[in-house]
Amino acid sequence: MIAQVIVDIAASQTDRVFEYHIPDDLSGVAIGSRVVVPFGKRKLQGFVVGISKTTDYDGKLRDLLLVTDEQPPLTKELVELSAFLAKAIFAFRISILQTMLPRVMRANYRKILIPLTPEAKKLPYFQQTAHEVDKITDPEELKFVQKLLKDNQAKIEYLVENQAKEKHELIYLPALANGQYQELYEQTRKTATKQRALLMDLVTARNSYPKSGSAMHDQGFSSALLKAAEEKGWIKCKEVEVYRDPLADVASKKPAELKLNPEQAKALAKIGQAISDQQAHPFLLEGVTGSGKTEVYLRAISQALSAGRNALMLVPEISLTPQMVRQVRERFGQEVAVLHSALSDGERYDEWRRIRRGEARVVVGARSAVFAPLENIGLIIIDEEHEASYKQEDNPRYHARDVALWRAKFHHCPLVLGSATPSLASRARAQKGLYTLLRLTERANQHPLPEVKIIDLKQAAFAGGQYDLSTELASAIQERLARHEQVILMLNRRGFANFMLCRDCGFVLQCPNCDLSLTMHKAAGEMRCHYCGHHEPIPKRCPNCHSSQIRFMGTGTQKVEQELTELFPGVRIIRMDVDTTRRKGSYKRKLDAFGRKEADILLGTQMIAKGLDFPNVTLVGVINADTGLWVPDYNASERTFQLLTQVAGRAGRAEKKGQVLIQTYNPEHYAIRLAQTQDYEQFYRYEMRMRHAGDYPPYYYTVLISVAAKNETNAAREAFKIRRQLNQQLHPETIVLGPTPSAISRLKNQYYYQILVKYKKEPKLNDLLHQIQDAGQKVKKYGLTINIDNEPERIM
Ligand SMILES: Nc1ncnc2c1ncn2[C@@H]1O[C@H](COP(=O)(O)OP(=O)(O)OP(=O)(O)O)[C@@H](O)[C@H]1O
Ligand SMILES: [Zn+2]
Ligand SMILES: [Zn+2]
Repeated sequence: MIAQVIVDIAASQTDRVFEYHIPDDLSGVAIGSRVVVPFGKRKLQGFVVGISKTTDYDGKLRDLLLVTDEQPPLTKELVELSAFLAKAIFAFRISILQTMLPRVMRANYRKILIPLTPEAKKLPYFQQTAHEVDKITDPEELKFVQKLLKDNQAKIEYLVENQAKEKHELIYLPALANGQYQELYEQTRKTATKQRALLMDLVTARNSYPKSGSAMHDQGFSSALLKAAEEKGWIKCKEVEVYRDPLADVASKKPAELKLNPEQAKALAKIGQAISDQQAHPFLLEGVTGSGKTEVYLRAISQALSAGRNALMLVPEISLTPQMVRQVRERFGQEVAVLHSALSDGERYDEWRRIRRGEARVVVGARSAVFAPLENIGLIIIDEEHEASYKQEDNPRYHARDVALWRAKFHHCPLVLGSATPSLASRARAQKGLYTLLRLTERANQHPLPEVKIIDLKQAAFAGGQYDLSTELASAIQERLARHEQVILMLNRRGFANFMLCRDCGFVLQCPNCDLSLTMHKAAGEMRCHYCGHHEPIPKRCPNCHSSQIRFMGTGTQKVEQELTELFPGVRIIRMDVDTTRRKGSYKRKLDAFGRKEADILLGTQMIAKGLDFPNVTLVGVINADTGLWVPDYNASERTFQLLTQVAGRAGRAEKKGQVLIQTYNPEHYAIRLAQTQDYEQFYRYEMRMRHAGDYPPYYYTVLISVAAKNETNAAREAFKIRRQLNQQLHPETIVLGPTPSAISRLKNQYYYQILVKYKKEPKLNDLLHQIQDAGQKVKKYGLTINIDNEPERIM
């Protein structure tokens, strides 16, 4: 038998199947197995993606060396998915296979120097520990080693190490029948109190065995006592694997008996029908903030489980929504596994294995959990489906939503995309009937949406010297402090510090061709459009009103925190940004503290906008709504609208009425006006018109091709060559923009040029791009790298 293997080198020359003979003692190998294979004179980790009886290869195939795991880590489904994705997103298949698995399952390679001849073996050099060739830095030593190798005195042994480690624990079980313990108890001296206590425990608490070593110790049974008991044949001791459980502290809870409102009930019925009919149908659940989408998800999961199937639920970077994870765990207990980046490697590996072994039936996780090795899936949910974080920014550049669509088809199960502010792409698909639109138009508990007020910063008076807080926002905060209610303040960090804004008239400098803001390149002294390549000098005065009060936008949470403490002495603030939440678990700790009312104000970046449900929050303030509006991306308005609507939704979720104040220099902008009324549907219609007029998605599909090189001319030349190729082979209606230097045109001393292709129908494009990519790999020796991003979230 022959195994088809994808080996662990991400390069175009090795991005294909290699064949190996399966020796008799490894006949347990299966599709999805992780293996070690010889490759040249090295050894590599690989994955079996196919098994066949015959081969076209004339020579003698080499043998597989090892099958790493008892159970193949990848299911057949995932192997198939990897083939599909590799083609769709221009990634190496090995990169995708590795993305599907926990990081610890990547191999660790070591090159060890081994003496060959008897003389060499006697050398003092080999009397010490093993020498790792790659770690030798001393030039003298290197010379010495090279000579040994040249003279065949030593050789290099290649090791492929499995980094995945299981955690083990001792457990104790009774070895005798109940009656025998009774007898032993009576025979044992009264003074041997510990022994008698153990025997008594074995009689009276027999049902609680097997017990872990730590449980025994907690009961006062020492290791010495247990050892003696084992020797006497009273008990047996076994080493078993234990899971590291990231949610060990969450207790199961009976769900509160909520009666679904009619809209929720209707949505659930539709989804439930698709679960029982095993229909691979996507739903878009568009529900205003606080409309009870979570309850619909949880009940749908329940239905899938009752139907004997499993459920997969994605949430945006989970550590950011601890409240959601808790709820799922409370409802479904031990059947829930979580996967996200804040887990330790060990926890992640264990959760992953519980899923692979079929011990977890509900998986909640962030983006990469879309590859969870869950079988028999009956429902997939993506919460906050509009979130950009569902798209991976570097290779392999997959979008979790597209992967979920593929898996839903494979398993014949519904996919539920939920959001208060769906992505335009999904909403447009619902419009076309590709997805079924389900709407929740009111808050579940009948409380009104909060009242939103816009503060025009061009007219406003400022409370402090920093120009961050208007007097109106400051006095609203003061009121809440006096009433012991809580405040959430958000500082928008998107598009930070690099566009021009006039403080007098609110003008933002934009590209004359693209209606996108220009980005400042200080070093070059230029404002540039990253879409079409337009550039002009950095202005000294406002081009609109000639005021000299222009600013290059940017402010930080620390600065705002300082201003708050000056204005409200004694105020308790919890600050959340990338700096204060870097440590593991600190995000959750801070939120918990805020929930316990240990602070008056939660001040943070967009990371606080989503999913939080704090009943005592009655005021939400947005310090700067504008910054996100002018980032040079076609979806800047969409992102701004989503962010403002989401953050507004954090106010007044319980009994107390909520208020939202949005500070902006652009009160007339439609994204801000419509966020004020929290009217997603109207925003959708308006934004679709804008996209149509500008030939942007979802009216067009997009692909971004970027070329990087150490030498700027080489990058540009290759980019222009690609553009010519595209122009020759694509339809005339297809729009090819660029090449233009990327926003960060130089990164780690590489220059970047990019081309954007916008098309409606180009059946040949995927193949053409694969050709371009392969050709690009051949010129890699000139230091060129070509990256292709299908449906980029950012085109900066
Ligand atoms: N049928 C119901 N009756 C009463 N209360 C409900 C009902 N359904 C949900 N709720 C409550 O309404 C609140 C908001 O629900 P939930 O957090 O699910 O909203 P959501 O739609 O996910 O909001 P967001 O998009 O803002 O995260 C929760 O406290 C939830 O317990
Ligand atoms: Zn432009
Ligand atoms: Zn101006």
